[in-house]
Amino acid sequence: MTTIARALTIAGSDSGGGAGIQADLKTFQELGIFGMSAITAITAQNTLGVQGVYPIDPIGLDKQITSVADDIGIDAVKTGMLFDETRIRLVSEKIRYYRWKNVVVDPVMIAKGGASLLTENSITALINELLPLATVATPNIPEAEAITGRDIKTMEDRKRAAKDFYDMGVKSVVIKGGHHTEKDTTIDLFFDGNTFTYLEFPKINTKNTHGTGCSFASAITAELAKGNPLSNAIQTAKQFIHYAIVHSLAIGKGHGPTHHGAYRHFGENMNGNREGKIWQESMKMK
Ligand SMILES: Nc1ncnc2c1ncn2[C@@H]1O[C@H](COP(=O)(O)OP(=O)(O)O)[C@@H](O)[C@H]1O
Ligand SMILES: Cc1ncc(COP(=O)(O)O)c(N)n1
Repeated sequence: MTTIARALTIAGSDSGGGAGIQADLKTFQELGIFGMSAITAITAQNTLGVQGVYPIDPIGLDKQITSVADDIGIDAVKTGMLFDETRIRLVSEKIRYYRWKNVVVDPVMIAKGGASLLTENSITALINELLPLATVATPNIPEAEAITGRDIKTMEDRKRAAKDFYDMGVKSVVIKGGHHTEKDTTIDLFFDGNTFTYLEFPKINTKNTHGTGCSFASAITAELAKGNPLSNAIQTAKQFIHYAIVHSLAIGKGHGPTHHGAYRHFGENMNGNREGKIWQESMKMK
């Protein structure tokens, strides 16, 4: 008998295959775990943007989660696009009911092309209901700004925002650096309440970054599902997304997707953190 780690993604469907549920399931498969899905909304989407958003009835969302949780079982869960307050509350209730421990919350708000994937009045429910259940939250910089109400320009701002998340009851946070303007590198900042971990990797000059955030969060989820410690899960996810962006796919007329198979195909001979620098600093702030 083969046993396998199982993970559930609760997110939106991206018909273009680069982000959302599709990116999550591809990532789970590549990292060797069994993936399941509960779809919150269907998007008509491609590399040029989002052409339509069609939310799934909350009863249908509830049933999808119950069906897989009651039968198959879940070692880790990831949330992505949740669309609105009703679905945030429903998903939070399910996480509490099943007492899931490995919970990765990617607080998806806006697609790269600017389309809104979360209604504006949902942030309070996200902060009060869902974020306190997260093992780790993975906001990008605009999402971290919306949640903390802080302008994030410098690394010091980012550290303060990370601490704000912790003070809101979020166990740990990775503030992703893809939107920042460091010239040659991107720095993701991980904070667990005690230590800041910086993951500094070369910036890749490409427009094909559709789905980077979803894939990064689902790679963390896959590693947690296998029982790996959070800091290792984050480092593996960083390597995974790095290779996926290096080998990203120039398909479609706009922002192409990342290559989920790249880590397996090309990352095999890598040697530890060869591609990036990872360092730590214990918490002290001005
Ligand atoms: N051009 C890039 N070069 C290297 N890494 C990138 C690049 N763009 C994004 N990343 C990485 O991809 C992951 C997702 O980041 P980000 O783009 O900030 O999130 P989101 O997709 O949620 O907006 C992070 O690990 C980030 O550092
Ligand atoms: C259904 C869905 N969910 C999430 C994203 C965000 O994608 P990204 O990872 O590029 O921020 C998206 N474009 N579509």
